[in-house]
Formats: sequence, structure tokens, C-alpha cells
Amino acid sequence: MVRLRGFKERTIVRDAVKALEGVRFKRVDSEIVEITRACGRILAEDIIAKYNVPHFDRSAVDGYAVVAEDTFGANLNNPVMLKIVGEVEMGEEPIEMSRGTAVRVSTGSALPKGANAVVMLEYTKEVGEFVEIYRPVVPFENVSREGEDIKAGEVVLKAGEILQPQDIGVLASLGYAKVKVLKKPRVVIISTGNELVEIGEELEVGKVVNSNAYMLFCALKMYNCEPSVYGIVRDDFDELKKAIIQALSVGDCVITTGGTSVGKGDLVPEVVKEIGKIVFHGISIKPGMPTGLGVIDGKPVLMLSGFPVACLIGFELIFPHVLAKLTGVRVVKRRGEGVKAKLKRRIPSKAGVRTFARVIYKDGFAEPLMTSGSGILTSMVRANGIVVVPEEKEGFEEGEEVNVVLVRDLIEEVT
Ligand SMILES: Nc1nc2c(c(=O)[nH]1)N[C@H]1C(S)=C(S)[C@@H](COP(=O)(O)OP(=O)(O)OC[C@H]3O[C@@H](n4cnc5c(N)ncnc54)[C@H](O)[C@@H]3O)O[C@H]1N2
Ligand code: MOO
Repeated sequence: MVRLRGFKERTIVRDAVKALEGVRFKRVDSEIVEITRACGRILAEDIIAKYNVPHFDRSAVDGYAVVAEDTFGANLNNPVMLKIVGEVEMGEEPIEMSRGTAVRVSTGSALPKGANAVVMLEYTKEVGEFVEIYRPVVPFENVSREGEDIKAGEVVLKAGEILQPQDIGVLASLGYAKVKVLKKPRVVIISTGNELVEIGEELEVGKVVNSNAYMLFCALKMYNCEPSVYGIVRDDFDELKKAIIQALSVGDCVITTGGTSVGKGDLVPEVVKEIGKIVFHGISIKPGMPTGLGVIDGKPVLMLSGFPVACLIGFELIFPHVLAKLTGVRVVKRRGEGVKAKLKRRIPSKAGVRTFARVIYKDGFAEPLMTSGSGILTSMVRANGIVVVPEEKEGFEEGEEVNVVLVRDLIEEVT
């Protein structure tokens, strides 16, 4: 069959993406927002710790603050007796103590001046004004030391990171109420077609409800964009041109649906060609063949098919690349996804306890972080994944293949 009209050439996906990557788009600006609005947003500044976290030595357990040297040699038969000289309540300033004494402390309370370790409650017994210690501790055992989590001056988060809940926690603990992030890309959705009606309007034969706009609105929200619905535009060259120009004046990107094929009403690519440049139009995919991309004044215009399935498939295929160019950040893998990795070191764990080991995943390898306390939030910022050791296993060996669940999006810088 001779093909007289229509798509002469269709670009294969790889070439379409390559063509897209060769185009320069205007990047979105940054803005300062409250940290409660920053989750999932792209950080636009390096975050430097203004002070140590914790900013004082504190007890990591409930028990008795002691001078570690006093407890040496203590055991069940030969407990060490220490005089209780007071208590540090949570949030209180620490008291002072000397050798031969002990002070009651809780998890998180400040370590008394003069103490250098804490004995867990389980290894002690109060006898009148004294406490019997049944187990020795080494200096700084059960103590979270000042600056153990974050040291003043340290770069804790780098510009370009996609902010995760743990990052927001770290920002708060460092005293940041606001943070500089990239603006959400504003994307204007234009629905084209003489047959379209809005939700609630009368559905005569031949008419179709404009469902694409609402579908794309939802999809754009999921990509952390700021979508807006322009509305329905008739298949008229001048009206389409006016709509696209107006949408571009408020948006960082425009998405059109319908009118991308070769029929007489399919005018969208013609309009884009007149006021800008076509990057590609017609991809070797099914559904979604008539998907196209144009650029007008440095802003992308994504042309999607009117058929809802073709529309969504074209969107999911091309929009992430457009977004990466608009923000300078490409998401390679999303938080919550699993990746296979070889362990760089063994992960120890206790049988019967499901253990969540924090790891740094890179290029097929997972490096477990050497960290103890569940109070060390930066361990969830330095790590990008978690390896779950099930109850029935006692750790994983070095070199073993494990599943890493990502706790942050894996990203790549885009030029
Ligand atoms: N002769 C040819 N005809 C067609 C070709 C071709 O190569 N040669 N390609 C076909 C393919 S593949 C597709 S996909 C469609 C693409 O059509 P358009 O993108 O031009 O879309 P429309 O014709 O405007 O609409 C198609 C269909 O979708 C409905 N629609 C449109 N907008 C919406 C909306 N906002 N919400 C819900 N539904 C919508 C519209 O009513 C039509 O039924 O072309 C083939 N034809
Ligand atoms: O290929 Mo169309 O792209 O049939 O939906």
C-alpha cells in the first residue's frame, strides 16, 4: 500500500529521547518555603550544620550515670555500690557528680558533669540510698556524644537532592524552619477537539467528555508539578495558536491533547511549527504513535494523542525527560523501589529480630553504614537504602546478594 499522507517517518524511542536531550529548556526558578511544604521538592542550596547534633552529651538508655572506672570488675557476685546523689530529668540542666556516686538518668537526658558512662537499669538494683552495679561499662558506653549525629560546619544535604522525610527531620533539628527549593514546574494542559465537552455538560452523540485534562492533572501532581487546566480549545489554527501562546506565558511547559494525527482537524503540530520548532513528531510506539514534542521560546510543548490510553502512555514515556531538563535533576529510581546489590561488608543481626540495616547503594553494591543508635537521623540521610534482615537469619555475609529498598530517589544531574 502506498502511503500518500500521514506520518512518513516515526522516530524510535531512543532517538526521540536523544533529540529531546539536545534541546535547551528554561530551568525553573527557586523559592524559599516552609519545611512542611518542602517534602518531595528539589533542594536548591547546600545545607550546612549550624551547630552540633546532639548539642550535649546525653544518655542513650534509662539507668544510672556513673564514672566508668568505678564499675570495673563489677559482676553479679561482686556488685559495685555507688551512692545515688540525684537525678537528671528530661530537658533539665545536668547536675554535677564525682567518683563513687551515681545519678538516675533517662534516655535522652543530659549526662551529669563528671560522669562518663551510663549503666542500663537492667544491670542495677537500688538499695536504700545506694545502687548496686552488676556489670561494668567502658567510658562513653550508652552515651550519645555531642556532635555524634552531625558536626557543626558539615554539609548535610547537597543542592539537587529530592527532600525525603528524614531530610526534613534533619533540617528541623538543625534549626531550619525554611529552605530554598526549586519551584514546582507549572504545566498548563490544553485539550483540543470540536467534540469535547466539560464534565456535566450535555453529552450528545459525537461528543466526548474532556477526561484527558483531569487524568493528566493527577499524573502531573504525582510528579510534584503545579498543573493547571486551560480548558477546551476548538480545532481552529488561530484559536489554538492563541491558547498555546497564552499558556506559555504562565507555564514552564505546555501539554496539549488531541489533534496530533494527520486528519484535517489535527492542527497542533502545525501551530507549534509556526511559532517554534518541532523536536520530534511521531514515535514508533503503540499506543501513542502521534506523540510529539516542540519547543517555543525555550519552553517545551508536549503534544499527546487524544485517545486516553495513547495520551497517558505518551505522557509517562516522555514527560520524565522533559521534567529532568526543566529541573536539572533526573530521577533514575524512585524511593520505595527495590534494587539488587552485592554486600560490601557483612551485616550482623540478632536471630528473632527483624533488622533494618542502613546502606549506601551505588553501582550494584551496598555498603552497610557503621551506626548504632536509632537516634542518629543522619544515618537515614547518608544512607539511600535499607536491607531488611529477616527474623530467621543472623545477618548477611559479605558478597551476598541482597535486596535494597531505596529510602530516597536515586538521582542524576542533567546538563
Ligand atoms: N489516517 C490516520 N488516522 C489516524 C492515524 C494515522 O496515522 N492515520 N493515527 C491514529 C492513532 S495511532 C491515534 S493514537 C489517533 C490520534 O489522534 P489525535 O491525537 O489526533 O486525537 P483526536 O483525533 O483529536 O482524538 C482521538 C480520540 O480521542 C478522543 N479525545 C480527544 N481529546 C480527548 C480528551 N481531552 N478527553 C477524552 N477523549 C479525548 C477523541 O474524541 C477521539 O475519539 O489517531 C488515529 N488516526
Ligand atoms: O497508536 Mo495510537 O497511538 O493507536 O493509540
